[in-house]
Order: sequence, then C-alpha cells, then structure tokens
Amino acid sequence: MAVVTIEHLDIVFGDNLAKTLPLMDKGHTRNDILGLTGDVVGVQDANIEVNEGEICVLMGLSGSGKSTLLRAVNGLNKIARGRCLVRDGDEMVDMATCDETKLRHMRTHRVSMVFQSFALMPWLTVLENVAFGLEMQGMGLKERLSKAKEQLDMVGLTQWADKKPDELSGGMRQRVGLARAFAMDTDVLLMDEPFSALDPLIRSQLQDELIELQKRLNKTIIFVSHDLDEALKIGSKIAIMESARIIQQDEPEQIVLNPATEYVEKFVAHTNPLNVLCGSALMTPIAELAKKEARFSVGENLWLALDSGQFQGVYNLEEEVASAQWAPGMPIEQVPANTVVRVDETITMRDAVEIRYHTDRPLVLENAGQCVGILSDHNFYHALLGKHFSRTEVSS
Ligand SMILES: Nc1ncnc2c1ncn2[C@@H]1O[C@H](COP(=O)(O)OP(=O)(O)OP(=O)(O)O)[C@@H](O)[C@H]1O
Repeated sequence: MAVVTIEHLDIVFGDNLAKTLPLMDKGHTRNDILGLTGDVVGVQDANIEVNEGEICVLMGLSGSGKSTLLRAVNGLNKIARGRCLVRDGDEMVDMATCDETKLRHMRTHRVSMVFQSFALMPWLTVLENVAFGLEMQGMGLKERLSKAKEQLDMVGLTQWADKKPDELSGGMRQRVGLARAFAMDTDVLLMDEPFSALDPLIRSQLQDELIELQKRLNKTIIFVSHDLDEALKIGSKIAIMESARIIQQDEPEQIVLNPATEYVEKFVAHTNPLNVLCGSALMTPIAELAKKEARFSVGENLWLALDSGQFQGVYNLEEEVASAQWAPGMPIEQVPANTVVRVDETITMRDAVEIRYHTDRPLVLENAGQCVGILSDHNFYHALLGKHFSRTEVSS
C-alpha cells in the first residue's frame, strides 16, 4: 500500500516561476535557468512511490536535491507543480495544496523528521526532549513521560533520561533524536542524513538499530544519504538523484547490477558487493559448465551429477564427496569442512563467501529443488573486482 506518492513534482527556489517552468519544460539545464531567471531548480519532475514498511533512500551528490525532495513530504518546501500525496488513514492528502489545519495535523500525526543536527533542545532533559512532540499531539503529561521512557528504553538510554543533551556523545544524541521521532508514532519518518556526523563504528551500529526498530515498528521511512554503502544496507528501495532529477530508482541489488548512467556507475564502483549481491547474480549457470559423461565440472576436479536438474551428488573421480544443505539462520561455523553445500540461489554473497571459507568447496545453488548454478572462487573474485555489473543505457 502506497503511503507516499510523488507525481511530476517540481520545486523551484526563486520568484520567476512563470519564466522558469517553461524553460524547464524546454529542457534547459539548471545552470542555464539560474543564469536566465536567477531561480534555482531544487527538484524536477520527481516521481516515486513509497509503500508501507519500506525504507526508501534518496541518494546523490551534494546539491542534487535530496533534502529538497524530502522536505516536500512534510510540506516544508513550496511545491511549484505536481503532487506530493501522503496517506492519512483512507485518504491521500496532497501536501502541495492542503490547508494550514490539515498541514498541522499531518506534521503532528502522520509525518515526523529526524535531522543530522539532532535538533535537541539544550534546556530540556533527554526524557523531556523525547516527550516534547507528544505535547503538541495533545497528550497528557503522565502519558507522554511514560511513552518517552518506553522509547528511551528501546534505544538503550534509560539511564540517561535526566541528563541534558550536551552531557551525551554525538551517537547518544542521535539516538535521542531517533527515540523522539519514534515516540511521535507517525506512519512516516523523514530522516535527513541522520548519521553522517557520526564516526563509522557508531554509524554502523545505529544503522543496525534503525533496521531492527523498523522491523518491529513497520514504519515507512524516507532517508537521505550521500553514502551508497549506507543506502544499500538500509534501503529496500534506492532513488538516485542528479541535478534535481531522480535518474534511477530500484532495489539495491539492481542498482549495483545495472547502474543506469555513468554517474550511478561511479557510486557503484566503490561499494562493497558482500552486502548487496545474492547468489543468482554471481553464479555460473549449470548450462555454462563443462560436461563429461552426464556430469558437470564444478572445478577442483569435482563433478556434479544431476537427474532432471535435481542434485544427485558430487564426485571426485568415482568417489562421492560429502554434501549438505544450508538455509539462512543455520550456524555457518558448524558446516563441516570439505563438504559441498547446497543453498538457495537467494543466498547473500556474505554467507556464500563464509560457507566457501569453512568448507573449502564450491557451492551448488538451487531454486525450488532444481540445481541452477555453482559458486566458486572465480565468481567471488569477479564480484569483488567490480566486474559483476553491466551498465544499461537509459532511454530518455
Ligand atoms: N531554501 C533554499 N533557498 C534557495 N535554494 C535552495 C534552498 N534549499 C535548497 N536550495 C538549492 O536547491 C538545490 C538542492 O539542494 P538540496 O539541499 O536539496 O541538495 P542535497 O542533495 O540535499 O545536498 P546536500 O547533500 O549537500 O545536503 C541546491 O542547489 C541548493 O542550493
């Protein structure tokens, strides 16, 4: 179910809309338009749908329009053209045209925001900061303090409730920011580079915590980042922006496998494939394996026997080699050495590499009981060297 739907959205900073919009339609660049009218195009023709429970990451270089698009979702930026619809129960409210009362209702009950700068009030305690927004929702003192305590507990800061924000570290303050946003219990959370000021370890930890909280609370999150590794880790959908436009939006793995432009390819070239790619994107398909007397070579002198696509065994000369099946959640360190492991083709690259490390054997990939391919060191090196993607030209 769509919670946020953005349709043909344009945002322009400046007072010359009557001149700027036709220039945008004629295909003039942002720089041209700045020179001709003095207006800055913040977002141009953005279209995106974010479904319930999704984490959509807006990604791109500085100035590409990420924050401008994000801020449109809670009505902070004036929309020049197009629609920005946000769900309010059974109704979709257009943030471009709704009146002040509706806007206030949407900001207190439907959409809340977490900033990079934490935006905590220094004169209030940590607990009071978390409870602050609830007062605006009209909640009584006792109830809001109890709700704020619950949220502080969730982010592991119960013991810090009575401290002032400046007594906390940056990571802790950002946790307070998260607790405050989650306390509002709005359906949509907007997060503008919330972790970018933090050091890498704390940042990674907070990313994990956000993923956990999201699983429990099933919020719809729009998250701005300029770090593709962060986007790939937390996003269920990624929209890449360049010069005010969304130039590609897709699932993380597809962005890495099929970057639409050179700009996207440059981001992708520096990502860690372990976190993104899955077995089916890496494997050598059965049809491409060398075949001898009805058996398929999986390298290392090992031969795979199939019957109508189903696994029959792996042989080293005529001797059968140990094999086992693995499914996500099973402890990898318990997989015996020298065993060919059969796994589902959706296995993550990280798990596959770890299995290979433990067993010292290639992996056999299956889909619904049919062997579809194998994973050996060659496949892993291929991905680690960034040779796994092929850029598809975008049609304009
Ligand atoms: N309030 C404003 N008034 C005028 N121009 C603005 C305003 N806010 C943003 N812009 C312009 O809109 C463009 C997009 O800015 P935006 O902040 O959305 O980019 P961003 O991708 O979020 O960048 P960053 O990663 O640096 O935060 C920029 O050229 C910026 O100068």
